[in-house]
Amino acid sequence: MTPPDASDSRWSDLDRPPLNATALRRALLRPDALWTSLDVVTATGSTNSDLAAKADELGEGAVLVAEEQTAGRGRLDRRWSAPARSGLFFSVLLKPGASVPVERWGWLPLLTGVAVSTGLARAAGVDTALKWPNDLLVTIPKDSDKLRPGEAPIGDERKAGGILAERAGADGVVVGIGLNVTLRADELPVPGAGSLALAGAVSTDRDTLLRAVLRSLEQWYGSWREASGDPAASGLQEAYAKACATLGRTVRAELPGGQSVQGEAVAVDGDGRLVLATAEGVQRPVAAGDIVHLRPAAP
Ligand SMILES: Nc1ncnc2c1ncn2[C@@H]1O[C@H](COP(=O)(O)OP(=O)(O)OP(=O)(O)O)[C@@H](O)[C@H]1O
Ligand SMILES: O=C(O)CCCC[C@@H]1SC[C@@H]2NC(=O)N[C@@H]21
Repeated sequence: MTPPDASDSRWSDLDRPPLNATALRRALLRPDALWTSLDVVTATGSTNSDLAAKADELGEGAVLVAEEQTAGRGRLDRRWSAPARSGLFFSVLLKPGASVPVERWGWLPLLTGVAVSTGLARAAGVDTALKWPNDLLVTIPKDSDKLRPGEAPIGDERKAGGILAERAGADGVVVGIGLNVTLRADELPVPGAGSLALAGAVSTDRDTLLRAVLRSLEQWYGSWREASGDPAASGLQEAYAKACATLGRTVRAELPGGQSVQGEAVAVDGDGRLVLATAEGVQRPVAAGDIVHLRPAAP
C-alpha cells in the first residue's frame, strides 16, 4: 500500500472542528430522556472534578464535555492527557440510588464500558475490547494506512479510552469517559495508547460519536436500573463477558502494599468484581477499588 503523503489533508489539524453544543442538546435532551443538561466548555481541569463539585445541586443526567482538560485524571489520580479536540472528554452525573442497591454500583464503570463499546461499533465501525475494570482497547492493524510516512507499524492492542467512576455528593456517581478519537501515532501521550482513527474508524466525527455513546449509555443504564442493578437480568453480564478481553486470561492483580493475587480471570460477579481462579484452586474476587494495576501474569 502506498503511504499517504505528509501533506495529505487527512493529517491536518484543521480536521479537528469544535463540538456543536446546540445540535447535541437538540438531539439528546428530550423530555423523557435521561440527559437533562449538556454543557461544552473550551477548557477545564477535569470534567469529573467539575461535576462532582456540583453533584448535590444538579439532578441526574447532567453532562459536561470539555474540548481540552488541563488536569484530566484516571484511577488513583493518574494523569489522563490528550491534545485539545483530539478526542472526547466528558462526564455524566448519575443517581441510581432509588432503584439500585449501592453494592451493585461497582457495575457502573463496566456498564459504561459496554455502552461505549456498543455505541462506537455502531457509529465508528470499530471493534473495541474492554480491559477490566476501566480501559477500552482497540487493535491497530499492522498494515494500517493511518500512519504517516516513516512511522513504525503498531499492530497490537492499544488503550484508546478510559473510564473513571467516582462517588460524588450525597447520592451521586460521576462517570467520566476519555476517548482518543483523531490522535495520530506521533501524538500518542503514553506508550501503549491508541486511537479510533488509528484503528480504522469509518467516522471520527466527534458530535456523531458523542451522540452514539450517550444514547447507548442511556439504554444500558435504563435496562440496568429497571432490573434493580441485577447484571444478569439486564443482559449486561452477558454483554460484558462478550466484550471483555480480560476474561479467560491469566492476570496478576497488584494490591496496595506490594501484595498481589494471580489467577485466571473466570467471571465478573454481581458486584462487578473480577473473580480470579488461583493455582491453589481458590476463587478470589478482586474489586476495582482495591487494585493498583492489573497486568498479564508473568509466564
Ligand atoms: N490519552 C490517553 N490514552 C491512553 N492512555 C492514557 C492517556 N492518558 C493517560 N493514559 C494512561 O492511562 C493511565 C490511567 O489509567 P489507569 O489508572 O486505568 O491505569 P492503567 O495503566 O490503565 O492501569 P492498569 O495497569 O491496571 O492497566 C495513565 O497512567 C496513563 O498511562
Ligand atoms: O484510564 C483511566 O484510568 C480513566 C481515564 C478517564 C478520563 C476521563 S476524561 C473525562 C473525565 N475527566 C477526568 O478527569 N477523567 C475522566
